[in-house]
Amino acid sequence: MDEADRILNMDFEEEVDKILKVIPRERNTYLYSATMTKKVAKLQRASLRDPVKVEVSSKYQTVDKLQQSYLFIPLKHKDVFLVYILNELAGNSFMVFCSTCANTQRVALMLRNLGMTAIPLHGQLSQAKRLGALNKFKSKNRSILIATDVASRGLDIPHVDVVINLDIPTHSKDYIHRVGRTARAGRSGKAITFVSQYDVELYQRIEHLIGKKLPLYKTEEQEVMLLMERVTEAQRFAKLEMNETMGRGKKRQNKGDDADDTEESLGVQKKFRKKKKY
Ligand SMILES: Nc1ncnc2c1ncn2[C@@H]1O[C@H](COP(=O)(O)OP(=O)(O)OP(=O)(O)O)[C@@H](O)[C@H]1O
Repeated sequence: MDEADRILNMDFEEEVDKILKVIPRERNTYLYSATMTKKVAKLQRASLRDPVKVEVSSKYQTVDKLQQSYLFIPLKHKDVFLVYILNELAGNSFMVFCSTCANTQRVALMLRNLGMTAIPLHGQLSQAKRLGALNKFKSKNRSILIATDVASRGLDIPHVDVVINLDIPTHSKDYIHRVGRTARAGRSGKAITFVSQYDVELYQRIEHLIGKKLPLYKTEEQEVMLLMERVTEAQRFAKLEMNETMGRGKKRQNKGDDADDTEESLGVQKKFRKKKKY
């Protein structure tokens, strides 16, 4: 079981039970994770006999070539700081993590309104669309992947240079997995975590978990604020597009079709751009 601590969570109860029923009782079971659980109740679900534990480290560690930092900003300024950093580090490949499917979609739309090649990946997209998004990012057709924690584990995309935690992970172990999407196999990478006035406790838990105090990511606030007007405009269009897409999604769901994604809602975007002229 890869990412075993996650798979042994009760939200996968049905699937794991189904699999355990059909595989041989006599077997070797290997459990892997960067954040293996110590909870006996969870491990019991894997029906282990004479278990042996092998660990690289007894504490949760991130790799040395990963440059980690944080940004302490008011919640309302998250988007404008994101745009500033994406501009500042342009030319790199980014994974930006959000806490909800809706925010993932919104941020992707906003960035696209600013001319950036962003693509969303979240659990409300069909498997085909998730794979499509992933392939576009993998083939460097898109340089910014905006994702929920559906992309925080297991993805091996060597060219990811920067991981941005736009929304701080609520489970601090997810931090380890998210930032592990960069600086893989000896490469270097950056991880920047946005901390708002509401996230201080969660952030302290992360620092405690990794056993490190991280430096502040330095920004020129005056320069950041110069972007405010453009970002506000892009946010406004993103909101309109979201409303429009949700309306269409509902109509489609009634017809039994898939929910829409950002790529398709570009048509809506064009429509708004046309309207803007009048
Ligand atoms: N011994 C090795 N030498 C060089 N490269 C390696 C070696 N082992 C693995 N790699 C490469 O490192 C990358 C990461 O490997 P892999 O995806 O197996 O890691 P992982 O521990 O499962 O990561 P995670 O669970 O965080 O997704 C892959 O591209 C793989 O080809």
